[in-house]
Amino acid sequence: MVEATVPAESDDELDVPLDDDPRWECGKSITTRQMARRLPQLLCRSTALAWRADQPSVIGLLLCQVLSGLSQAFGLLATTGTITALISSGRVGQRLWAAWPSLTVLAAAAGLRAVLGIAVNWLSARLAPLMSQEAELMLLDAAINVELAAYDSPGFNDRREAAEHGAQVSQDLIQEGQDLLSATASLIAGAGVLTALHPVLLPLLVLAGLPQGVAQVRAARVSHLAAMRTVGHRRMLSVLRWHMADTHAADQIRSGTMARFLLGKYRTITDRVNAAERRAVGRGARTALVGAAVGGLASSLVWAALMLLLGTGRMSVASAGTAMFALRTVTASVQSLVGCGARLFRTGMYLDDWSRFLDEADGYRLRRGSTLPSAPREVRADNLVYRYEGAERNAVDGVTLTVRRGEVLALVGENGSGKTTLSKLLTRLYLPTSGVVRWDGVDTREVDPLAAWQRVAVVPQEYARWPLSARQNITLGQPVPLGDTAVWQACEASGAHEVVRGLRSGLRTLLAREWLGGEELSGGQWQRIALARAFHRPAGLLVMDEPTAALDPRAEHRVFTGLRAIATDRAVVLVTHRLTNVTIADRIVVLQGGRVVQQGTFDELVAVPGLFRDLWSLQNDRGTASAAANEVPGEIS
Ligand SMILES: Nc1ncnc2c1ncn2[C@@H]1O[C@H](COP(=O)(O)OP(=O)(O)OP(=O)(O)O)[C@@H](O)[C@H]1O
Repeated sequence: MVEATVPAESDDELDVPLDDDPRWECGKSITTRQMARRLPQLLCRSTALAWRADQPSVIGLLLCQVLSGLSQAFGLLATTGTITALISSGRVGQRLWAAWPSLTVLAAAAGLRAVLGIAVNWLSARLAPLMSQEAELMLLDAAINVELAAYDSPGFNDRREAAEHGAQVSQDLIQEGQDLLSATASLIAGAGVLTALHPVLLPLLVLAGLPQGVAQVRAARVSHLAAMRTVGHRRMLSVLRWHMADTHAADQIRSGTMARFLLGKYRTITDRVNAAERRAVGRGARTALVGAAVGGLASSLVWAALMLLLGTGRMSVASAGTAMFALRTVTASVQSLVGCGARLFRTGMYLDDWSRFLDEADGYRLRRGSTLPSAPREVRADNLVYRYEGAERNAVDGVTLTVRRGEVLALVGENGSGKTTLSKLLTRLYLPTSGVVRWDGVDTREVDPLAAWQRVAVVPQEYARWPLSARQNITLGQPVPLGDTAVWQACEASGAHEVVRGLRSGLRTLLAREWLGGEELSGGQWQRIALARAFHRPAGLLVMDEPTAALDPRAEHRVFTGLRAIATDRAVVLVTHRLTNVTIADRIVVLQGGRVVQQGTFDELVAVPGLFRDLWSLQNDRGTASAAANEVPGEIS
């Protein structure tokens, strides 16, 4: 059995009680009034969503609803006609004869409503999944086209997660909208009859429905707030689930004997989420109870009013009989309207998360210039500054440098000195907080981003291992004008040709063992594929961030001896901690705290005191360091 205990340590920010956690303020801020104000916009967006998903079904559903409402109204009128005819004076035969036309209308209306009900179900079942799919695609499109910096914005991922839930529940809108429409139709039909019988009955009945309506809307809001407050925790749970189930960490979980710890942590977070949800459910139930009690009292007032009207002779017995029928219909409609309204309100709040995320993502959407660049001959950075959103200091702080085609520029510095951030600025993945990056004299803000990235090749520190074929892992799904010849050339330069030749189906092999026919590569083999990816791209700027960390010496040697040839028609920026590799660079820029503290050739930099020489000495000091470590204090020879 799994034990629920977590080790005594408590160094976790997730230990903050949910209600006190300022990160979920966005959820707390949605009030019923704000929601009501946003409702028209939300309705427009939902209708547009349904319209985008399947126009014929939307038209069909609306038609069915109108017809269904009409048939309900006719049915009720026919009920009144039937009752009036049946309880009128005269012989039974005469009364039945008088009721006959109303009965026919009643039966026809019931039959029509049954058929329309089936049509509505069929159309809803067609439309609902398409709506969710459309909402999800809109979300993915929004997320994939934002500036990279958006992901560094605090809470962005939580809001995206909440929006995903909104996209999933968007399909509920159909059923809830249908229920609301049919409840409204039967309310209007019943209300017409009731008002005709006595004008005081309808307002009384609507008043009776109000307390329950308010209570249910409040309960829906409480439940939504609980979901919002736990969104970060639930995202953490899904990340933990992925780590625990996926093969990539399976060995580390075992060798690190982490199973118990991870399960305990999972359980702790789940408990916290459940507790928050239980609290919300409790509060919702209490609110509903109060609403039901007040509503029940108000309903008895309506019945009392009916009795009073009957008792004081203001209403005939026949009318009172009809009124009872109409009251039951209208009461059911009001209750159903209140229930659907509350459900719709709750779905609306989730959909609002989706809608708000689309707006937020739109604010971050890649909107830069439209100049179409050619592969840059010169990349120049002037006084570049970059600060991550919410950070207290600049990650890159006033950097000026130039790299030209045919050159290899190395960026060197200790962990966190800003090398990766700077390379992302040079490739325009980030826009500088201040300063400017120019490609051949053109400010990169004016350049079309997608066109520019086609001129860039990047080997990041953590490269994606796409569950695609070897060929697609190298071409990244881009057009391949030179066919496999170019793919193989890139493979030769990175050493990936040896890997691909060893695969069962060569370039066609799926690089994911979990799927049928797939094969798995080693870490170094994957890095060769990642390098081939970059070499294959017809780029003017090649950025390589620790490109050979996982390669064996032979493969690393191949890459660095071939780099000069690769640099003939590219500007190369190399980020590395292996200082022996930077001997190949034409220039080395040394960063510290985001600033350039030294630059020059390898020979120049090792010749002078400074950070580079310190790092170089430390890297060549393994023997001495281990000897020192083994030394026993006091035994210096
Ligand atoms: N997404 C991010 N959000 C906030 N701060 C970040 C982010 N990425 C990096 N930083 C911060 O920016 C600074 C520079 O990081 P960067 O990754 O550029 O350093 P680096 O020199 O490449 O480090 P390393 O040698 O470890 O790869 C660090 O202080 C880091 O904490």
